[in-house]
Order: sequence, then structure tokens, then C-alpha cells
Amino acid sequence: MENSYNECVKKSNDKDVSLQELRDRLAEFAEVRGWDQYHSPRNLLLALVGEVGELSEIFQWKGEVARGLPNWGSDDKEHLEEELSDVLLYLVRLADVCGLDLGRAALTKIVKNARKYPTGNKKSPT
Ligand SMILES: Nc1ccn([C@H]2C[C@H](O)[C@@H](COP(=O)(O)OP(=O)(O)OP(=O)(O)O)O2)c(=O)n1
Repeated sequence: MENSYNECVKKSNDKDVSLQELRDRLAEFAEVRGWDQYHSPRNLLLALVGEVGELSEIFQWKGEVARGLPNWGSDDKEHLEEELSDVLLYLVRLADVCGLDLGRAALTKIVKNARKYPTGNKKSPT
């Protein structure tokens, strides 16, 4: 187990991690634990929202935070990495159990966003 974890971390240092890889690893993670039955769209959505709450708590009451987090310690940054990952992982899993290709959908959405917000307008849309 520890070996496969280390192998996974080592591999991820060598290349970009794809959404497909995350999707497949999450599917395997759920299957070998017999958790597939619990990974319904609704359950995953609730789990995702819970993790967004945990992510929000990290920023709660801190006031504005500078980009790059120059004043944060390594423990706080690691905590942030973990909560961001939980959000990403539940999102990827949710898209998968809904039968959607999240990477393709996100690229398509970027194209739609670019059409909706043409370049040359520096003002924020809101
Ligand atoms: N039924 C489950 C439970 C967990 N996970 C995975 C996805 C998340 O990445 C992580 C979430 O685990 P926890 O529920 O233990 O949440 P935290 O890691 O945030 O722990 P805590 O809430 O104690 O801070 O585990 C999963 O896929 N399916």
C-alpha cells in the first residue's frame, strides 16, 4: 500500500497528472473498498460541498490573502493542498459517475466563456 502510494507520488512528480488518471484511480479506490454503492451522484455532491466548506474554513477570518501565500507556513500550505485535492477528487468522481467527460466539458466551457467575454474589455463582468 505504502509502496503504491510512493510510486504514485513519484510518478506524479515526473509528468502532468491528467483528469483521466484521477478518474481511474478514484474508480479503483472505490471499487476495492466496496464503496461504489455509496458513490451516487447525490452523495458525491454532498461530499463535495462538505469539502468546499472545509476549504473555506482555511480562509475564514484571515482577511485578504496575498497571491502565492508568502506568509503561510508549510503546514498551512499542505492543509490547503489537501482540501483543494478533496474538492477536485469529489468533483472528478461526480462527473465520472454521471458519465461525463469533465476535461472535454471544461475545455468547451472555456471556449464558450471566451465568446461571451471577448478580449479588449478590461472591466470585470460583474
Ligand atoms: N466514501 C468516501 C470517503 C472518502 N473518499 C475520499 C475522497 C476524499 O479525497 C477523501 C475524503 O476523506 P474524509 O471524508 O476522511 O475527509 P478528510 O480527508 O477531509 O478528513 P477530515 O474530514 O477528517 O478532515 O477520501 C471517498 O472517495 N469516498
